[in-house]
Amino acid sequence: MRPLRTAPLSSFLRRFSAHVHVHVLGMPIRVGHTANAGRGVFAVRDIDLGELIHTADPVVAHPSLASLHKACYFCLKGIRRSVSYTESAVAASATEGSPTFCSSTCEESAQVFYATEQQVDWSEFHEYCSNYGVRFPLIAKRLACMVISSGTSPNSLDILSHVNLSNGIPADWITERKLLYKALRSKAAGSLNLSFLTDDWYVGVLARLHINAFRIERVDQDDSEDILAAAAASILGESILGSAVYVLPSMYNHDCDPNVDILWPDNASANLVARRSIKSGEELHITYIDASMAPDKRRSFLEEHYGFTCKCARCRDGD
Ligand SMILES: C[S@@+](CC[C@H](N)C(=O)[O-])C[C@H]1O[C@@H](n2cnc3c(N)ncnc32)[C@H](O)[C@@H]1O
Repeated sequence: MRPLRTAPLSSFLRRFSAHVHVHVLGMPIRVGHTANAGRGVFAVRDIDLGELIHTADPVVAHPSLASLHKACYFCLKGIRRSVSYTESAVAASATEGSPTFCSSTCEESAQVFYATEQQVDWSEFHEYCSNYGVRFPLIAKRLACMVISSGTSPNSLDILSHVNLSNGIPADWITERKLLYKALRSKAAGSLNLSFLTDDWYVGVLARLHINAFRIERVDQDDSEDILAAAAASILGESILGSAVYVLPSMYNHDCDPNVDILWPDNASANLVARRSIKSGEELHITYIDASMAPDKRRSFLEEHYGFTCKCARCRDGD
């Protein structure tokens, strides 16, 4: 995964902010308007079955609290003894409770948030996330640390669509913002610039994470682990390495019979791969949910979590 950089992303975002019809350089896709689902991604040439359409690095990613010693704290690569860059460093950090990195490159790249993060006592904030089983505040925390370290702009997620808040702002979000502010404010030197960390900022971030954050699961394709054990880990949520949010993958709309898969073969860097051959001009879709669920389950999940009623061919046919 490439180190996080702001310049290319911000120029990309500027191009998006006007009316979208953006050909993404070097990729066989463009972002354009759809008839009834806002922006979407379209093929600009025929795409072959199995073709790697593009890769995408996250704007921000965070391991789950349960994965702090199983995933790289920067790139979310699953850590096994064989891939750790220093056995002793990994073992020491696991016992001391500090995060683990898979390589010195990731450790250096992480300074964009870690230099700030390390100065702060996160115990109360992490306890809240752990008690309530919430993952988005962790991403918001990392984003805040990146903003403080000038590693990204406070507006870096503004381009993404957000949940409809017409029924009001969840009280939890205000509590979380206060906890985040309190943790950062309590830093011994007390010198961090937190002027961006308002309720509005936090609510804007959470409203986007709810629609756009991806859950990243460990893929154990090439080792000899028992397949049943891996399936059990998936059901129990133990295979979840963390969450990440991207710009371009967030432009893909949903279909219960998608033509594109989003995969994480190595770390939080995503691969968008054609599930079948796609004609030039066709819209590309991924699935946001487990598409093997029954139609009524898919419908209620999409309505509750994403705020739309799916009208894809499968849903129309009640399949
Ligand atoms: C991750 S965003 C996808 C990009 C989005 N269309 C945009 O303009 O930014 C998810 C949102 O897109 C819309 N969307 C995605 N798939 C849809 C579908 N099958 N039918 C209707 N709306 C959809 C919903 O508003 C959903 O909350």
